[in-house]
Amino acid sequence: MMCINVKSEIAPLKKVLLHRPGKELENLTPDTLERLLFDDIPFLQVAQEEHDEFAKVLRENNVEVVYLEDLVAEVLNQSDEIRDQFVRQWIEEAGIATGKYQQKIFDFMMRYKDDNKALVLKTMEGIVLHELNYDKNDSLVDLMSTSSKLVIDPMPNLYFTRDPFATIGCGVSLNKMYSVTRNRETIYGEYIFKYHPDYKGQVDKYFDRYNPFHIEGGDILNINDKVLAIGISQRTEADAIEMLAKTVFHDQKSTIRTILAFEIPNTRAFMHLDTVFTQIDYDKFTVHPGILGPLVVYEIKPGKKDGEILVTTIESELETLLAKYLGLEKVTLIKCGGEDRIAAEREQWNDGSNTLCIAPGVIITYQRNTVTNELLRENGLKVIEIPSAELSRGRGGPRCMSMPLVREDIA
Ligand SMILES: NC(=[NH2+])NCCC[C@H](N)C(=O)O
Repeated sequence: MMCINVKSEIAPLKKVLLHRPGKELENLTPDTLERLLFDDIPFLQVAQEEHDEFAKVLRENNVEVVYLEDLVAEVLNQSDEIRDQFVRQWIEEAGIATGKYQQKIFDFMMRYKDDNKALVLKTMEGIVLHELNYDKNDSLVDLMSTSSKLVIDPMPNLYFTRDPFATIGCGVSLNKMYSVTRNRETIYGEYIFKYHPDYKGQVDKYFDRYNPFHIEGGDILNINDKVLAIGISQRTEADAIEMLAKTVFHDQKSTIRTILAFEIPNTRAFMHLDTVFTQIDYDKFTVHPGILGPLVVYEIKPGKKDGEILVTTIESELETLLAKYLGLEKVTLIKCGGEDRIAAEREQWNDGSNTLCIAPGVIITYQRNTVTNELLRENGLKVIEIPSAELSRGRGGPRCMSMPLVREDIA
């Protein structure tokens, strides 16, 4: 089996990447919430307990769980040069512009040099000015904005491992993110795919974090080995989808021949396609009723010449369209919140349609979305609930909190 193999949303999940939320959440303050894309400050201890429960449920279902922080530490363990280069890149991308301050922070980080996992966690957590033991006459204080005591911002969204890179077949899209705060998260993926012994030289890259247009993993859905669905959303630009389509179609190893681009409303509640739409069984999907009316879908196919694409607008109901591309007679769309508009909006806000499918018909959901969970059970799904009081404050559910590395192939 390849080190990366994800050709559907539903085939039995074998290996998944998570990040256990850490002290980066404790560096959130009311003033930074909006910029750092949070709506509230989670209670870290409980968020970690909930997240451990998520990992436990995955392991109980025969899924191998690997953590982002461990993979990156394994990369850094390989040589001091890689470690130093990583730390310097992280400092630069955090916006520390002058040589003097770059060196000061580099020296500070070297206190973790004998424990690369601690070093990686510290890069995620960020640095508060008082930690640097600064001298009052030093100009560091001037350099930093007075409104914030953070010298380097935390990366609180890292537990949403779905977004910074996305697995497509046996390759990855290493994403350029929509926001400044999340763009730094893709450094970890860059190092894993460049240097980690399990991945280096083995994974085709379909998109690069240095590309000019943004795209995020929450918008990328593997329908099957031939069809990919991508949201055109707040987070993903049409230009990025074109770039990705050209590299995917050009890649000899990729079997993808169609990309369906779903235009979804550009709002925070619907930030990614997977917040309104996920596949949960061979012929079943959860959807947020809010997207059912105005949805426009484009079909992208390889053009006659290499590097060309052909695009057409598809006018058909979502059900008919999905059935056609899946080669089925019919599919069932299960509405988040059912027919109750308020329940639909409330539960979509708490990621009621952001389910992680770990085998056909077996899904992990947030416990708090009681109306949707009940409906899913009535439709014959096996629903495994996880606690979610704190995790949900980051506006992402079980699908957002996981990046599948290996799934079985669909029979
Ligand atoms: N795949 C997803 N839906 N991810 C949700 C990410 C939530 C995160 N707070 C953000 O705004 O980016």
